[in-house]
Amino acid sequence: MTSAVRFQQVSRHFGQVRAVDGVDLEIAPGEFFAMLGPSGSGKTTCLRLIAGFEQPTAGHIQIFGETADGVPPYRRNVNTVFQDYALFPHLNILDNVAYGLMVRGVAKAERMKAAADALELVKLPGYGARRPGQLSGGQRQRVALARALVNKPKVLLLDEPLGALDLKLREQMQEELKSLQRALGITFVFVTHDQGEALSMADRVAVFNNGNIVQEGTPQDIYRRPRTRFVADFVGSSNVIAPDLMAALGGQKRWASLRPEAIRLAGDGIEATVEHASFLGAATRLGVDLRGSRLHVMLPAGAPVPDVGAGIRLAWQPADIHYMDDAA
Ligand SMILES: Nc1ncnc2c1ncn2[C@@H]1O[C@H](COP(=O)(O)OP(=O)(O)OP(=O)(O)O)[C@@H](O)[C@H]1O
Repeated sequence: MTSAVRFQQVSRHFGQVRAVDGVDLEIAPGEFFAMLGPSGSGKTTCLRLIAGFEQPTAGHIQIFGETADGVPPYRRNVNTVFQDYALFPHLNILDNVAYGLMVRGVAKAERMKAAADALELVKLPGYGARRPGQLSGGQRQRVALARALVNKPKVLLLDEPLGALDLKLREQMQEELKSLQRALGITFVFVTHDQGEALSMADRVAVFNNGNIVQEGTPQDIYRRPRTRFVADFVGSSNVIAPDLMAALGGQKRWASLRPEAIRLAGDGIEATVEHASFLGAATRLGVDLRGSRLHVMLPAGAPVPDVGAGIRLAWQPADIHYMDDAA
């Protein structure tokens, strides 16, 4: 099958800065693909390479089987939704949404109809006459989305599109984006540094560090089987256990990860001391000291919560220990 987006050993260096460094990547048609990583890890540069705002210093990019080498952004069938929305303040909403069609010379009646349909799609029918300044942040975000979707792109690029929204609106938009993507069947490539957002929305996640993809897989894979300490630390609230402690606990002398919800309190378990307890609503998270290392334990709602300072005993299934590469 032809990939929607394909990177072959793609690099983008800025002088000494290796923003993207030899990345191989395949994104399937219709996939919701998240690029996740800390600030400066190269995600946005990858997105700009797909959009055509940057050119690779080495390697090749294909979009739906066709080379993107030398192809300008407006001929790529790709649209971008930016974090700051980039709406024109002096144009009303309908004209903002219709802008791309106007530039392409689509007749007025046709582009107004298409813009109205796109506003309907993002649940803003009837807002066409307003200016961007008369909308809330969440509504502006939807307009930015409508403005990209009206061009019927084959690939939609989203650069931290929910970053400016408060938590509740963010969660609501996450669900809406996901259902919209499913309904339209467009390939979405989404950049975020928010682990929860990537894991909850994406079909597949690529974790970036230092201009490279350090792991790629389904959200479940990435969460349950982080390949390296970096991924375990960055992606999850997973416990990272050092080789010496693993050996002392009877395991292999290697770095391992263990999810907080896989640990339970058990009378015959390993001794630890409660140092901290946070009530999270649906669960309680304990910070415990186990032979000098801090681990987190997630207790389900309703389970008895031990006092801070109390001695407890911890147990887990051997299969829940996940060994990782030594590389950080
Ligand atoms: N035009 C440029 N000139 C020089 N360096 C650049 C340029 N664009 C990006 N960089 C550098 O490349 C690296 C990767 O940047 P990039 O924006 O891709 O990271 P990111 O993972 O998207 O980060 P963030 O989450 O902060 O947006 C950074 O070190 C950045 O400073």
